[in-house]
Amino acid sequence: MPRAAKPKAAPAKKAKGKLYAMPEKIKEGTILTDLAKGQWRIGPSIGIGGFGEIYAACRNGEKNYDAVVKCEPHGNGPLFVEMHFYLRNAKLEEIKQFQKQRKLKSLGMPYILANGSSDINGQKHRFIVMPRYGSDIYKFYVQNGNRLPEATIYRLALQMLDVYQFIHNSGYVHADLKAANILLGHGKNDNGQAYLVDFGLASHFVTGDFKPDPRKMHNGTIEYTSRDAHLGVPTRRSDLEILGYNLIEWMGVELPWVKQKLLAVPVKVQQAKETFMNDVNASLKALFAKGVPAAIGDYMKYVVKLTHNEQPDYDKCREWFANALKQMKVANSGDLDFALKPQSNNNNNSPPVKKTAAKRKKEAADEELEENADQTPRGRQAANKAGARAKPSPKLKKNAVADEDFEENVDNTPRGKVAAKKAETAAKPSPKIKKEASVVSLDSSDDVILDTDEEEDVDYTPRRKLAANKAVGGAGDSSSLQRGSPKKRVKLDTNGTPKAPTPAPAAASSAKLNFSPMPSMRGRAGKTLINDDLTPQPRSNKTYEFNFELDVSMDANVIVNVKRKKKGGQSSSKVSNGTSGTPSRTPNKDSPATRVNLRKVTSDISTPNSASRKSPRTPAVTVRKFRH
Ligand SMILES: Nc1ncnc2c1ncn2[C@@H]1O[C@H](COP(=O)(O)OP(=O)(O)OP(=O)(O)O)[C@@H](O)[C@H]1O
Repeated sequence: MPRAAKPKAAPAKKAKGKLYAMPEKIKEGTILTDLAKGQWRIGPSIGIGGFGEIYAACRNGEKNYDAVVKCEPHGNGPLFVEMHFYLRNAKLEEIKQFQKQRKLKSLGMPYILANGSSDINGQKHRFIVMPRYGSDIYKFYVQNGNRLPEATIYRLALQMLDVYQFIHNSGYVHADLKAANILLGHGKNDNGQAYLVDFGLASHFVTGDFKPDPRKMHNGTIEYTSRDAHLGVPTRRSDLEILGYNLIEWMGVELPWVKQKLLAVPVKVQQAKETFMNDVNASLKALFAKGVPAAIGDYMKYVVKLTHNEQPDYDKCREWFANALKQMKVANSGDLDFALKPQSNNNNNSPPVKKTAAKRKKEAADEELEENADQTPRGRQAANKAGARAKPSPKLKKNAVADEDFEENVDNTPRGKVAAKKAETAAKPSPKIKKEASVVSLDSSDDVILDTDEEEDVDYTPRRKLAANKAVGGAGDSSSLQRGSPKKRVKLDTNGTPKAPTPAPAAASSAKLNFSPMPSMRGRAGKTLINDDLTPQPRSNKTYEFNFELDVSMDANVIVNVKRKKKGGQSSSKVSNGTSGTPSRTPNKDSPATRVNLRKVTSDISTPNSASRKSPRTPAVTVRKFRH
């Protein structure tokens, strides 16, 4: 039987201009129970990210709020990814082991204390509990007029390289380093160590070929997104490049793509970075009028030379920064010092740029308004929203919307063209996949049990993906990996070619599966941007009806196994003209033309019925009927 949407008490509040719902507010004093039955008392809210809210918390019965709870609606991908990253790769013993090996007193690698789910105002939320850290260094950067002391920059570089080495050793990249994601330790005794937080974009780095992936293109925070990340390829060198852009900016210079006000158009930023890195020596000289800091120059030149699947030489990189500290006669120990002082060399002690964060935000919003002028109504709407957000809001660095259809952002550089071509090819499903038409909205809304061993084959890529996988039994149809984000729609035409979504006919209220290779961008300066709007514009009014069965797996990715299912001896593939009110052509008048059977696979492996066979990859799925 087809399964309808799991009824929800109330729809999640969708943040304006964002794909992910913002969490319900949790009242101070609320007790959350984690999966191991530990109880956590919620304290005051201490941070709001692009996707979730962070509260101070403590174990019930204790007084000190020395933990934090990060909470997001269950359907949100980033926290799901982050939780799994921590559970799998950041066990306290492993962190300690790494410290021991590398003889480090401390390591800026966070870990998870607990996790669970809770109904908040009738809405299911996921939460993780982590140690509480202190202030983020973005605060100091802004206080100092957009710069940090040079010695502190080198110390931060050393610490972040340690964290990178730890993460990369686990096979993952962080992909979103920025000042707002670097926190000092909590309390007076831990101000010498910075912690890299926010693993919502963590993913396996590639070890094989360099294959651009339109699904992930431009993910990250646009100022610092690496050239590989602009192409959707997670690499270790990418993390190093992201760090490099941050280091340059912390030195008090404006990155060219920031200066040129390109941030609203990811492809232009990408092109500017290509140009910058093509002759990084000259580019740096142009940026640092008083001389390029040697450590930064050596580091960036090294990053440019790395191949996409090469393991970086972390020691070599650290040596440049350690030597720079020695030259400055600054010890790499004690509290990190964020007070700007006159320095003996000229690298970053020129007068601070008198530009406040608010002013910069205003500029970014103005850029968006300019960029979006005279465009589609959607673009104009985005521009208006961006304008509204231009008002100063120091901590709430909300995403502005700068939707850019992939097609509109064609990279015309030779590398861009090749990449786009490759990406297009990579995104195409096998022609064997059959026509389908129902829209399925997937939601990671059930608890995921945290037995990482059971999930050995799971790839926690940054976003959940919808993948039409090899058909399960019977039909024998197969597809190459298809995707979409769980709340996105992806459509295949009759040949299995991705095509733009079409409006669903009102009569065919059944779920609809749309595939599209065209990502749309959301996000804004300073905020993490996730490329997962896969349905920019309806481009055809055709829909195809058929019966099929879906076996959906949910981890960081959603794997959808599509199987065509014959119904009552009738051909499973029926075509309607897709207009509103089109009657069903399915023989059974009581059922809709299109059926979506989703198997939420249980642990009962003894049941021969495929609908209840165990699949280690199927923790949870919700299908919601899509209606226009
Ligand atoms: N463990 C922690 N201790 C103290 N504060 C924290 C902690 N984790 C996060 N914060 C605060 O909350 C803010 C947002 O956290 P985080 O970046 O993890 O959220 P997010 O929703 O993933 O944000 P983003 O939009 O950057 O992806 C941080 O900048 C920081 O100020």
